Amino acid sequence: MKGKQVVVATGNAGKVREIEQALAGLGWQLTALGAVTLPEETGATYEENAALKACAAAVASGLPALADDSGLEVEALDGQPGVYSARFGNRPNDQERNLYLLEKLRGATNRRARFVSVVILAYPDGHLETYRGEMSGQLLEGPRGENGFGYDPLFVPDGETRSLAEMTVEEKRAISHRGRALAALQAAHQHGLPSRQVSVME
Ligand SMILES: O=c1[nH]cnc2c1ncn2[C@@H]1O[C@H](COP(=O)(O)OP(=O)(O)O)[C@@H](O)[C@H]1O
Ligand SMILES: [Mg+2]
Repeated sequence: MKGKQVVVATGNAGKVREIEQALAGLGWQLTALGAVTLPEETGATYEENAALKACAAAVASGLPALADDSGLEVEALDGQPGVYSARFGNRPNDQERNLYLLEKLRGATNRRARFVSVVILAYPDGHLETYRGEMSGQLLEGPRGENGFGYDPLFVPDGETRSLAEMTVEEKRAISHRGRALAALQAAHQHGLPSRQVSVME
C-alpha cells in the first residue's frame, strides 16, 4: 500500500535530498512541485515564509505540502543574513554567497553562527503544523568539502572538526537544524498519530 502523498514545496535540490532521506521511514509518497510556482518570500520570519510556500503548494495541488524556510545567523553580523540567506549580498549562487560571507567576516575573531530551519506541513484546508530546529557552530576562513549545499563548506558544527560539506547526508541529518525539525515531524507522524497534531521543537 502506498503512503500518503505529500508535495515537497522547494526547488532547492539540496533540501529535497535531505527531506527525502529524513522522512524515508514514514513511507510517504513525496512528490515534486511540478508546475506549481512558489510565491515570493515576503515574510519577515522563517515561519511566515515557510507557511507562504507550503500553503501555496497545498492549495495549488490539493495535497498536503511540506516547505522548509531556513537561514544562517552570524553573531558578528547581528544575526544576518537570517531570512535573507538565499539572496545574501545579491550574489547569484552558493559559491558567490560564500565568498561574500568570507569578505564580510575578514579579520573577525568571533566566527560563531547558527542555522535555523522551520519546516511547515500545510493542508489544503489551511491547517498548519510547524517544526523548528537549530544548530550552532563556527565559520571557517575558507571553504572545505564538496558535499551538501549553501553555506555547508564554511560551517563546522559545535563538537565536530569537519565542515558540513565534509559529511554525508546521514551524518549531517543527525545534527542539523533541518534534520532536527524533520525528526520532530517524523516523531509526530510515526505511529499514524492524528496528522492534526502540532509540535514545535526549539
Ligand atoms: O543546511 C544548510 N546548509 C547550508 N546552507 C543552508 C542550509 N539551510 C539553509 N541554508 C542557506 O539558507 C538559504 C535558505 O534559503 P530559503 O530557505 O529561503 O530558500 P531556498 O529553498 O530557495 O534555498 C539556502 O539557500 C542556503 O543558502
Ligand atoms: Mg527564505
